[in-house]
Amino acid sequence: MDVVKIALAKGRLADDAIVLLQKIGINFSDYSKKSRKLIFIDDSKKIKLVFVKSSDIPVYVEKGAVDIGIVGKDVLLEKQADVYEILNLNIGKCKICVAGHKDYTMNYSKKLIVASKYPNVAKNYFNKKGVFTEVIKINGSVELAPILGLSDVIVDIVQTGKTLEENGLVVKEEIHDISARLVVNKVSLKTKNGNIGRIIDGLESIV
Ligand SMILES: Nc1ncnc2c1ncn2[C@@H]1O[C@H](COP(=O)(O)OP(=O)(O)OP(=O)(O)O)[C@@H](O)[C@H]1O
Ligand SMILES: O=P(O)(O)OC[C@H]1O[C@H](OP(=O)(O)OP(=O)(O)O)[C@H](O)[C@@H]1O
Repeated sequence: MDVVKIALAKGRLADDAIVLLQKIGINFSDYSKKSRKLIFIDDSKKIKLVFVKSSDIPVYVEKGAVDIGIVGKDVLLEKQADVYEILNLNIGKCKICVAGHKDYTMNYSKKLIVASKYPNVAKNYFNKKGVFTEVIKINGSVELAPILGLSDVIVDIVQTGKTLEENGLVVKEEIHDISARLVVNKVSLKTKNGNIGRIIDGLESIV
């Protein structure tokens, strides 16, 4: 039988995703967080776990380099890949929000400068509202942008709200609820249906 390849990112979702896979009998005994290895095979030798940068997962799945991806909805909204989004795994829950300095009042009557790791999400959101924006792509520590005057607001992930609070920012608008999704390559779903179907059914029964 063909080996099924699952892409996952090292980082926040990894531990919870591995626990979900364990719950449906897929165990990676040789996996260790400290390892620099990028591919692990499960104990039954039928499934490979491939560690990919989170923002690269949609393209790996779309192109069929892996069959399945476990990835945040934020990444899917940003990348718009041609994949099947099959399941909400209900892990990695957070929100993607517009945030700004607590004293800043949203002003749609002039150009809004937005900094974000999610430029497409930001553009789509403000375009739909008919707001004229300039979006600046930032790769991390996004909260700094309004503090240092790089932007009026940010579009970023908020979970506990601690990062915003400790930096004097507040949520101005909520854009989308986020959680991890199971995505599947369109061809793989047909050609490896038995194996992939079992993984989907198993996960569906526990999430
Ligand atoms: N603070 C958070 N709390 C909960 N979930 C989060 C939080 N930040 C991000 N996430 C979710 O977890 C996913 C993985 O986040 P993680 O921080 O591990 O990776 P990343 O920031 O996308 O990757 P990288 O560190 O390589 O840029 C995100 O895509 C999002 O769906
Ligand atoms: O609401 P909170 O629970 O405080 O979580 C939100 C923070 O988590 C994420 O950052 P991350 O830790 O991934 O850092 P980076 O984006 O700066 O790399 C996100 O970009 C926020 O900064």
